[in-house]
Amino acid sequence: MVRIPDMDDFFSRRCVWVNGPIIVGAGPSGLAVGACLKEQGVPFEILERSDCIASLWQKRTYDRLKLHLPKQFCQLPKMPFPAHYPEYPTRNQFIEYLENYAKNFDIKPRFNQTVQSARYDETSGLWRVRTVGSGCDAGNRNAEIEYIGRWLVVATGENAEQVMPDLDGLGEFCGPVIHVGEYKSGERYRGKKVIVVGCGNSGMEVCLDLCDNDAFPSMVVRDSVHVLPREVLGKSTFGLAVFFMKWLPLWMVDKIMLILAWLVLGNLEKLGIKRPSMGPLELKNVSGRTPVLDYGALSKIRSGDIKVVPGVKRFWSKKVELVDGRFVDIDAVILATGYRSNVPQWLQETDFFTKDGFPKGGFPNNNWKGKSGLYAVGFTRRGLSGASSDAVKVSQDIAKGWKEETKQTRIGACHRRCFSQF
Ligand SMILES: Cc1cc2nc3c(=O)[nH]c(=O)nc-3n(C[C@H](O)[C@H](O)[C@H](O)COP(=O)(O)OP(=O)(O)OC[C@H]3O[C@@H](n4cnc5c(N)ncnc54)[C@H](O)[C@@H]3O)c2cc1C
Ligand SMILES: NC(=O)C1=CN([C@@H]2O[C@H](COP(=O)(O)OP(=O)(O)OC[C@H]3O[C@@H](n4cnc5c(N)ncnc54)[C@H](OP(=O)(O)O)[C@@H]3O)[C@@H](O)[C@H]2O)C=CC1
Ligand SMILES: O=C(O)C(=O)Cc1c[nH]c2ccccc12
Repeated sequence: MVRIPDMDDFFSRRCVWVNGPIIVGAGPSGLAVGACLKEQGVPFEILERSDCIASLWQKRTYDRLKLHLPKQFCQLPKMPFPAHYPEYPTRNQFIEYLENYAKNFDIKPRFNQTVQSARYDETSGLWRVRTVGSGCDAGNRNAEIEYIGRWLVVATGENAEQVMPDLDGLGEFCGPVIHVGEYKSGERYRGKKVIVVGCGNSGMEVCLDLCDNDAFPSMVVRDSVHVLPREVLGKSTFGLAVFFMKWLPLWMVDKIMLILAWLVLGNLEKLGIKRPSMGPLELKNVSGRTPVLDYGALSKIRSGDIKVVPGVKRFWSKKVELVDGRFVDIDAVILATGYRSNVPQWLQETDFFTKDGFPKGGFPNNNWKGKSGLYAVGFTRRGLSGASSDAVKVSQDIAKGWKEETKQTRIGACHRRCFSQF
């Protein structure tokens, strides 16, 4: 028998028509669009590769994590955090909030559906989104489904994949190597010398956690980093920045932030931490690099419990060679080297998204809507508040289009019924 690959494909893949938007990702962004669409009466499907909502928060964050911005900057549209939650909710509280959010708006994503490709079919004017079944469900694993619909919402996030840099000699290193996304707590590192590569919010807090578990962390600061106090005189630094931004230009707010940081934290150069020449908020806007909001790591650096080391030259079986020529003995490596978007891996489109998987246009007006029913939520480099703002705009726009189309379909159906009577 001659097998025609295309025909095989045709018969083995199930097709599902979605009467409304297809949303990829059931993190805070996907849930927020879902909730706003529910309120407008627009049906949708959410496709999620994992077996739960908010998989980043449930599966790839460490135990001691808390939101580092006050709760009013992290809540999703249409449902505030419970009043009894603290100013900085814990990871578990945030997950509980998201679970209740999904329940409250009756959002039921299709789990274990990894989107492998999505393309716009010019002829039909429809998006064709292909998934493959993942997870432990033997019946579903590897099963392919094609979802077809008029709108596509990309909500896979800025942190979809872990960045694993290709570090010289790392393969020869004898001890455990993990990305911070797999780190839960410092318990298994008790008494061990650990090198933490990266000094963002993750790297800093993991070093602190290692200290609290009697491990000996060295943190790699290969370049420069902005560290700000999380609070100034009991007020959130981020909250102060948002407040000042209402009246002052960004560069001036940045200057204020740096003066406050200097007053509270002192000069960090002595600790081996250089500041970038661009201000913290401008740098966040331009490059996405988030300033570190200090939560105790700096005092451990001052006390010498966390050692700051320069870039890594190469790894050896039991030690690391630094760019300044020093060798440091180590038992374990934690890569706190950040995350990246995975959109270019699956979305066959280059007009709206860059090759780094971010929308080309800038926040707040040009980052959420592409052509032909394509939308993005959660790529603003402004955390959860940016995702919420996108979700409101995207759902309103889709609802307008959906209502228009269903009205036309109803008129069409009515015409057909009327004519069929003759
Ligand atoms: C450790 C950490 C702490 C943070 N803390 C804060 C904070 O305190 N405040 C703040 O404002 N922001 C914070 N952020 C920023 C963070 O981006 C948001 O909190 C939030 O998770 C973003 O939501 P999202 O839905 O856009 O992305 P995600 O939460 O990453 O959700 C995306 C979902 O898409 C799914 N997905 C990805 N690819 C596919 C695919 N191909 N097919 C199907 N599904 C797919 C993923 O499994 C995931 O469930 C933090 C980020 C990290 C990493
Ligand atoms: N709620 C909270 O408390 C927390 C929030 N977060 C958020 O999660 C997001 C991700 O944070 P995080 O995981 O820290 O990632 P980041 O992208 O913020 O930081 C990555 C770090 O790794 C460094 N790095 C990357 N590659 C290398 C390399 N090859 N050699 C040496 N260093 C390297 C970067 O240095 P360089 O800058 O030089 O490129 C940077 O210091 C951020 O938005 C952050 O704010 C994270 C943890 C806690
Ligand atoms: O924690 C994050 O990743 C965020 O994106 C939150 C955030 C948005 N804008 C900021 C500016 C300073 C510090 C954190 C953030």
